[in-house]
Amino acid sequence: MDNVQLYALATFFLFFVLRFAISRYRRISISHLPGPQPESFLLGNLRQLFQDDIGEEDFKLQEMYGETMRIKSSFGEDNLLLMDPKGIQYVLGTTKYRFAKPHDRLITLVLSLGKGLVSVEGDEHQRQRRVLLPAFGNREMRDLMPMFRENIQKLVINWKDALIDSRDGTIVYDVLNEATLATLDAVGKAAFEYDFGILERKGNALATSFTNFLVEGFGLPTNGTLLVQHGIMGRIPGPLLKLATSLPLAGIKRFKKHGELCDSIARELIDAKGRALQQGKAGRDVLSLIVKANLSQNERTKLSDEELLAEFRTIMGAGHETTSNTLTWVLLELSRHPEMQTKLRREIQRGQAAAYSRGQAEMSMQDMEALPYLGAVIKETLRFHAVFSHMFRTATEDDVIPLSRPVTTASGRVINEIPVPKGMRVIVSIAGYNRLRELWGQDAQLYRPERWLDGSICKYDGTSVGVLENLMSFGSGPHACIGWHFALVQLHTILVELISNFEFALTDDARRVRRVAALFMLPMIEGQSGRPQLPLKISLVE
Ligand code: HEM
Repeated sequence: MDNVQLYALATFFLFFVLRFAISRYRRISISHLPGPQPESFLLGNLRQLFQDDIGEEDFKLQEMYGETMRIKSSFGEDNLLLMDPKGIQYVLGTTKYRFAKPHDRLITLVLSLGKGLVSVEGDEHQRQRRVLLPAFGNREMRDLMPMFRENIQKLVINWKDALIDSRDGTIVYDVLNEATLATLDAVGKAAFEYDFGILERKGNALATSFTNFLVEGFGLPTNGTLLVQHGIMGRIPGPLLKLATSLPLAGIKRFKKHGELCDSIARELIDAKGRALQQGKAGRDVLSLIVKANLSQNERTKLSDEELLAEFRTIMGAGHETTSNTLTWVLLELSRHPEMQTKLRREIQRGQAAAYSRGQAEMSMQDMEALPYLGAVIKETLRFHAVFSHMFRTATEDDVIPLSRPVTTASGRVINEIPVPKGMRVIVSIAGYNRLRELWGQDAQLYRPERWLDGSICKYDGTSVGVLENLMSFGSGPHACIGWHFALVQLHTILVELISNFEFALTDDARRVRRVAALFMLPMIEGQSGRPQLPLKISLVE
């Protein structure tokens, strides 16, 4: 390289550095907001937020700074941390796609799940959602209940067999693993009429590929992954980052191999559904409904073949580990609180006895929904252990976020709304919101299902977020969980079968469980590296 080229390159570089510095200097700042001191320049407050027991830092910060604050991410960058109901409603709901998922997250989602519903924004997202939504209605999901029951009864038989063979009438099982296999089987059958055969202990390549998919693909939050995922990737322009997804890295290879396997199975299933529809034999599973809905769309609004394939990966991915994790946290809390477990079991047994006396062989979905304590346990677990602890959005233009509760700035000014610049990252803390005292009661930091029955949940300022009773656990706005009815029907059905048949108790390992973030929250045993797990002691109900 001669001197002229060197000068040209240096000038070019200087121009970009200057342009970056000027835009930073000119842009709206949130540095006047209250917030914690960063731990380091490289990782800011990221380590405390995402590496320690997930949610714990948010609860501490809430006590110190309220519901809206500035935190530092890597390289001294300010991010807005939001737990305020009106602020969350505005960012996730009112403004639709104005606060979009960050481009680096979208690229990672496309890589791992394809260009399906979770990985797209704006008109593309609206079009996909319009086709998928009818398949996820409350009625459609309730129709799936017998399938869920049949599925979980297989797990019950497996556990009973293992208990008969056990020496002392107890077994210790990793309930996270068991729940993940059961929900994978259930989502496969209910959503796609695809039989993984996991509960019959048949080997299945796709089931193996889904095992530890999150941890192997996204990694646990070490300093390195935090820096890459929160600091570096967001700074790489989209086209360059897309190019980087061709690098031969282990995580990327894992995603691609998984994608190819999913696509080959999805292609066969979609063809089979299409043929069945032509013969007037439409199934009731989610994919049949989607393929049918897609046929009735015009060319401009229907899903492409690539999108249909991506929806398979998306629904399988988004649908099984979320529910299995929630189920795992329910079982942990019921083991920590045996009196709650007994109370729930008695309620279920009364419900079953009433159903038998009406001549029913089993409780119907309606019967299960009429069990108040069961509903309270499920909602309290969704509140207390929201599997998505945080959601990330970027302002696509300068904006002003309204707040439920005012904030006092460094200069002592009290403000009711926060101007944010284009490009600002907003971290919505679901963990923090779900523990607001003003909403959930003074004892919001306690796991107490009774709060759903004794009127201790308040209205705050009347702002309504989320799809289920003001809970943020299923998200909010255009990207809110499409499968929340599916999840609730499944959770009711599984819990009725498990709690009426088995007693759950803590093991020494389960007493040391931590909540770890790997895309979403997973249980890990303190002092043990490796895979997430929750070993519980299981025995038969007397
Ligand atoms: C307890 C179980 C579940 C929880 C806690 C949960 C939570 C969530 C949350 C918080 C979001 C929003 C993510 C965001 O805005 O970035 C979401 C989206 C989504 N969920 Fe769920 N989910 C659960 C079960 C399910 C099930 C069973 C399915 C499907 C069978 C499903 C499918 C989806 C899909 C496809 C999206 C993307 C929606 C969109 O972007 O329009 N989820 N879920």
